[in-house]
Amino acid sequence: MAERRNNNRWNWEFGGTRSLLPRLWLSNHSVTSKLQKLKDQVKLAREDYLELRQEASELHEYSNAKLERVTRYLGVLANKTRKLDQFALETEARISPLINEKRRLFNDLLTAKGNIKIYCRARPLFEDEGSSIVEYPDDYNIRVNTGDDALSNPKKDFKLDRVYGPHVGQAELFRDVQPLVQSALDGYNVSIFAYGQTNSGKTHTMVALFSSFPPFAFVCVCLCRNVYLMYINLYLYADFYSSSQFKAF
Ligand SMILES: Nc1ncnc2c1ncn2[C@@H]1O[C@H](COP(=O)(O)OP(=O)(O)OP(=O)(O)O)[C@@H](O)[C@H]1O
Repeated sequence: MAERRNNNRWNWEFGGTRSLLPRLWLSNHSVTSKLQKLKDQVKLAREDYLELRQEASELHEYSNAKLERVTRYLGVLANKTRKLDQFALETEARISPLINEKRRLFNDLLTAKGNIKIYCRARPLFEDEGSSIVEYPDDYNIRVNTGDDALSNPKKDFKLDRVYGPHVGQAELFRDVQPLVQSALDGYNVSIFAYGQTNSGKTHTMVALFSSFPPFAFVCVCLCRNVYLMYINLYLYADFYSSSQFKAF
């Protein structure tokens, strides 16, 4: 019995060892292969790292070289800019008297063309104003029908520096005023004022003239003292005298 028991025990141990060995061998094998894989990966990572380090060092060298070139180039540019600034200053000093002379001549030209210019503008009639008694034979004459049948020719012609009919817009009007604006910007005194019966379009012409041209809006600022002072003066004057003036017309 005792021998059988021993045999059983041995068998049991032997059986256990027999099943354990392959398992150990298998796990040992998989650990070895995993280790090998890890070693391969580490090797690859190390190669990548070395490659990247090489690239980084090359990039560093490249960027340093570029930076050096750019710095040198900036130095050259700064030098050129200094020279150009100097040249611009010298040129300005040379042409400044010429510009002043040109301004003076331009102003003289305007003065020679006529120191005082009278432009006439007629606005379109409103519906309740009936038919027009005014005709526009050309750009310089306005013909008014006086309605006086006692006269052999009841139509009277008035010659002005320029006549703008109701069809003429702000842009065309401004084109003619522009040289005066230029002269004002050149530093010469210019006055523009509107005169006419109430509701005849003075504000429309004077205010919209400048405000409807954004590039020239600043002109309004330059001229506003002259324009508005004269405008206000004349506005009062026109209101006061409008009836007698229009009778004379
Ligand atoms: N060229 C024009 N084209 C179209 N509408 C115009 C023109 N001129 C004036 N008007 C119109 O006629 C009306 C009267 O114009 P505005 O107010 O400029 O007259 P005014 O002479 O300044 O009048 P007041 O002396 O009473 O101030 C406004 O409604 C304006 O929009």
